[in-house]
Amino acid sequence: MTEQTVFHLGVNLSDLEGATMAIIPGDPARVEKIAALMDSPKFLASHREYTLFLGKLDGQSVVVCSTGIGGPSTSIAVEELAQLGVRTFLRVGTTGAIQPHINVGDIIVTTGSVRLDGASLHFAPMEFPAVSDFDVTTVMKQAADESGAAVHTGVTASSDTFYPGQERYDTFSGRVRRHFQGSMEEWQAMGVLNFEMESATLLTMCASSGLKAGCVAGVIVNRTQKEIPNPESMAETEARSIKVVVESARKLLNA
Ligand SMILES: O=P(O)(O)O[C@H]1O[C@H](CO)[C@@H](O)[C@H]1O
Ligand SMILES: O=c1cc[nH]c(=O)[nH]1
Repeated sequence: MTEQTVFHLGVNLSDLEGATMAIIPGDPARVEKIAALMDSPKFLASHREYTLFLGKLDGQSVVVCSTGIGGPSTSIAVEELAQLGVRTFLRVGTTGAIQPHINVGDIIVTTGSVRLDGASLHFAPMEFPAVSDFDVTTVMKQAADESGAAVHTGVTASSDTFYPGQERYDTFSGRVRRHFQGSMEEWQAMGVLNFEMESATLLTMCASSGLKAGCVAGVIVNRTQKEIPNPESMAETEARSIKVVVESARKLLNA
């Protein structure tokens, strides 16, 4: 562990006040909203896509740090937080469901991810599973159930790209590589629940490095119905998933 300021996050060991748990949303704007649900929220730093706050839950420090979008920036956040003593990572994100029975506003708890990323290969070969930590997942499921939302647990497809990798044709070119054409239908047939962009890297990196990680996400769009989310329901869903992740952190700290 280092008293030096780490390379990208702009914080050092003392700043984290002994935190061993991090809540990691993709969006920097979500960080303060998460910290606001904790005691004594405190701004730590903001560089590039990384905004950090520290808060207390039942007297214990928890750091909140955005990862930005995608695996490479997520791997940097996780690495540098781990250098500073963090051992448990709770991702909270937004997601697009791909199963028709999943509704906007529902919560998805990822048990494992399809590795449609590149960064996870820098930590473990493709044969290694992008699997969530069992204890973290169990607690996330409990907290999500208690929130009153409809909750789905299962496999997430985690892609480096938002457009071709998630088979979106509503682009300027309308072009999706042959490799990904029909991929959404194939994931659906395999029972995959949703698309997002960080869990493959996060879960592979943590599972192969002695770190614990889990991923909870609020459904902001259902790809079997439409492509663009509604901003109002999106804010509501974000607020719900934030409450679930903070409650998950509290439960894990008190376990
Ligand atoms: O809302 P966040 O946490 O950023 O998560 C999802 O939203 C982004 C894409 O819009 C990707 O980061 C995806 O994983
Ligand atoms: O469809 C979606 C929605 C949010 N995030 C994603 O990566 N995909």
